Amino acid sequence: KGNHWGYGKENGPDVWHKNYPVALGSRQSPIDIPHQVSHDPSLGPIVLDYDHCTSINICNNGHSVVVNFDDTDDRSVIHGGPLENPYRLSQFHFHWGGKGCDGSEHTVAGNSYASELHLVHWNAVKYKLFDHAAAAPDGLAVVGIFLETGDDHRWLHTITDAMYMVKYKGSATDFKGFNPKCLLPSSLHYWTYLGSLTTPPLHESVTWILLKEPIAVSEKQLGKFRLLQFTGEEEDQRLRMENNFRPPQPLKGRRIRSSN
Ligand SMILES: COc1ccc(C[C@@]2(O)NC(=S)NC2=O)c(OC)c1
Ligand SMILES: [Zn+2]
Repeated sequence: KGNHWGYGKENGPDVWHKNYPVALGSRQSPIDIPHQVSHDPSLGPIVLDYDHCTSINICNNGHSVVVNFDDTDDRSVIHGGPLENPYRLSQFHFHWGGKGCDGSEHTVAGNSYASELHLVHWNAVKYKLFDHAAAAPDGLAVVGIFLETGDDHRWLHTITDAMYMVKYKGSATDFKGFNPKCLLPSSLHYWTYLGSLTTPPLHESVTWILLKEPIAVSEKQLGKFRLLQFTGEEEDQRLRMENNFRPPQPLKGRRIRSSN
């Protein structure tokens, strides 16, 4: 159907503004995190209560690989830090580059990482449905975790091993019993700022919480992400899923705060 948005030359981030004018808005994501960020002593620690989280499935939505969670109650939430309410874990997904190329969305002092994990949470205290929250200025809280290449990640293989089951757009498979706590770095020190979704509809609804410490994953594990395809099984075009990241957007005067 028509020129659906993507990451190609014709439908990529540079032209998203044509169908989604908010792409040129005042609180777009991702951004570059500069060297000097103001430290805010009033910022408390971020707390991730995932002990009773319930993963449901892993799917290929044609833009990324997504693990979905049961978010019908407050069994897995984040709270604290800059957040005034608990936010429910809904899904997590990744952004990555091509072979030997970086693919994070946020950059730190101009430097990219190999990949970026987004843990997506929504404000179910104020909003009845995820889609309502996704369009509200205080509706979402996304924890961003940088992935850098190094040793094998001990737990990431459970995700990369499932990828052959969701190679094509529109495919999904059961993925139960996965707790994303195993993907966290040792330090929860973070940067926080107000931003947006990083794909269309680009709603300016995200309180970003970016962890400063990256996690290490191996080139081999990252290579398995690139076995995924943007395209469906029935499509004759076989487009490898890679470089599914939006580049940094103008800060437009926003304040970025740093936890301790
Ligand atoms: C309608 O609600 C949406 C739509 C897309 C995404 C995914 C994404 O655009 N947002 C981030 S963050 N990374 C992405 O790729 C979303 O996630 C919060 C919520
Ligand atoms: Zn994302």
